[in-house]
Amino acid sequence: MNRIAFIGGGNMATALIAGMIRHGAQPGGIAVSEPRAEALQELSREYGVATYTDNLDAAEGAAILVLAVKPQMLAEVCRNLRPAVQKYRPLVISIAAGIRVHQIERWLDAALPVVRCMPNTPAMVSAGATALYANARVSAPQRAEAQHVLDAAGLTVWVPDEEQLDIVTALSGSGPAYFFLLVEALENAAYDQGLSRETARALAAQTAFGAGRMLVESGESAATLRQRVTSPNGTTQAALDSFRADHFPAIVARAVDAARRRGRQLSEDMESML
Ligand SMILES: NC(=O)C1=CN([C@@H]2O[C@H](COP(=O)(O)OP(=O)(O)OC[C@H]3O[C@@H](n4cnc5c(N)ncnc54)[C@H](O)[C@@H]3O)[C@@H](O)[C@H]2O)C=CC1
Ligand SMILES: O=C(O)[C@@H]1CCC=N1
Repeated sequence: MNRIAFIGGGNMATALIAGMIRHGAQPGGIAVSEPRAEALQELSREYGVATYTDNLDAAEGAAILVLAVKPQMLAEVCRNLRPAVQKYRPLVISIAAGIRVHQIERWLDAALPVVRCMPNTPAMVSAGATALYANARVSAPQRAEAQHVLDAAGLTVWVPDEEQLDIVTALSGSGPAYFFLLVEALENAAYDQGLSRETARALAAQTAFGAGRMLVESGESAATLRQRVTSPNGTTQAALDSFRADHFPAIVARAVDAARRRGRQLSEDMESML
């Protein structure tokens, strides 16, 4: 694999680097730049990657540049990277939520191959889900290289239309938080009804893990698996009836739409940045 530089060494960059190393990438071929000294020390100690405080130093000679800073930082970060991208013309991979390819190209002031993707935090345990979108300048080998980086984090899918990445962000990008919220609520409900905190937490987490594994490994739909738990007039039926009476599907649909619209807004908020 060609030299790859991560700009920003936070949660997602660390998850992606961990996945790459687990999948046999050479630490010497990975550079990270990040202003937080303790994060750099951790990345160097844990994974043996080359660390920098200056983004241009990390990007020096990189064939792949992964933009892993917050969306609000991206314009400034790209502008500062101009000398390196114009010299080395790397494949740019952005993981920033919302920010469009044309904005990245404008801020880098270069017509480059750009892959935008949306991973998620389960990448930390190689169980991530990532959708990718490539602009027309991305060659077939570069597409394969981008996919290789994200494959190390878990499942990958390509989407044909950049707009779909906002839906992906609302589904799988933010999605882990929705499941964590449900587990928190389940844990609290069981605790309120008399289980110890420890027992409620362990059972709620293992139930989420078991349900997730069944969904991925059984090849059956969520609806089929749900029906198999639900004995007629049994306990599950009582809970599902209560969820439906409280309009659970509509609650979820509204939340997903709010996340999708926020992705669009993040991009529009940054549109004035030259
Ligand atoms: N956390 C998540 O679940 C997901 C996040 N994303 C996207 O990934 C990107 C990063 O998110 P996280 O890793 O969660 O955030 P984070 O805050 O953990 O990481 C961002 C890192 O960038 C560093 N940074 C700040 N200014 C910088 C600069 N000028 N140059 C270089 N590094 C700088 C920060 O110190 C921080 O460590 C965001 O754009 C987000 O939209 C995408 C998918 C999922
Ligand atoms: O909340 C966010 O904006 C990022 C993008 C997807 C997950 N976390």
